[in-house]
Amino acid sequence: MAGGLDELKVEFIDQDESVQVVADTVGSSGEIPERYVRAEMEADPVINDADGHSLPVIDLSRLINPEFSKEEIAKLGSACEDWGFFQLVNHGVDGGLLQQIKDDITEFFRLPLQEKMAVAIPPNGLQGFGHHFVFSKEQKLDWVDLLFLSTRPIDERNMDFWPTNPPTFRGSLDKYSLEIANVSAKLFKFMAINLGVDEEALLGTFKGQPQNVRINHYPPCRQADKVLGLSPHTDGVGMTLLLQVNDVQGLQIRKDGSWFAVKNLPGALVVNVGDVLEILTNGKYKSIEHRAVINPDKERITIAAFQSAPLSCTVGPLQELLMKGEACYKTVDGVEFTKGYFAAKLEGRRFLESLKLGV
Ligand SMILES: O=C(O)CCC(=O)C(=O)O
Ligand SMILES: [Fe+2]
Repeated sequence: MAGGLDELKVEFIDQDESVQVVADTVGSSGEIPERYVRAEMEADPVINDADGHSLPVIDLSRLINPEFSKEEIAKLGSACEDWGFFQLVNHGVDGGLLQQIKDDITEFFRLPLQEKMAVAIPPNGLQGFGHHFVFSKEQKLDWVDLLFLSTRPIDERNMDFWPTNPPTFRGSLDKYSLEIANVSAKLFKFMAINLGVDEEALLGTFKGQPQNVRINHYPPCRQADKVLGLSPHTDGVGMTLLLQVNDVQGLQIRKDGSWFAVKNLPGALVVNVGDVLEILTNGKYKSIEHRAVINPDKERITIAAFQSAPLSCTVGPLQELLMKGEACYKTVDGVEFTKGYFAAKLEGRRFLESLKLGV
């Protein structure tokens, strides 16, 4: 059996139903089951990103080019401080590979439920097809089915949960995972330069580049304003790189007290700072709350690749950044951090706030 995540037992319970099946039933009856109805959806104002350029756009080809690097690194730093999110363009991931993984994932979710259940998440497990963060039979549920897999390091993969249908799925995820790990290593390096710490400081923390992917399938819902695809949360990782599999929008991020609807530029990856990076940078970079909303007519599919800290590492503010000030967060080990994150019920920034010192 693979190590890493499989050793972490979580207290999720079985949701007992696929949201796709619920969506199909609602489609004919019009009744949304009470467990999916979210009152908060009506109250929250949403700001739209009209042209996709309000959210900072970072160009990886400029980061790499000595002529523009300095300027682009400064932009990257501001994006991580002011927004905690940015769109990454010219990231260099092969277009053919992107198309292949998109096709494979779409095909997987189109399979009959029984076939998807071949890789179902087992009791107290994390990997596989199913749901996360369900703790009780009473709580509200997210309008999403997911496939969660540990992708790196390679020797910690548990292939029992990797779909064999479509037959190209495993190969494309393997290649995609490597490409994303390489992009994130470059970003960590430029972030280190921006922070004024050793170039290897962040890469050292994310040693071995642990990576998990959460592939989200949000079925359409005619009463989309009553349900929520993914509850407000922060990501308990270093950095997340999100690929939109189809061109349906739905990601919203917390900005100055409102929800800001991200307009994903074609071909761009949406990158966000996770809790671990906020802690390492002693709060300089921000891990921002985000959520996913549902489209009334179209399914939406995304792949979030999480670049995590290894369970064996220590999560705390980087010593080099503390020369001038006090640590604002507790230092905890990777296991304690990850267990705490998964126990915190995906409630906004609650877990991260609990690690803050002096508040
Ligand atoms: O699907 C999205 O837009 C957001 C996904 C996400 O935030 C996550 O999987 O953590
Ligand atoms: Fe997320």
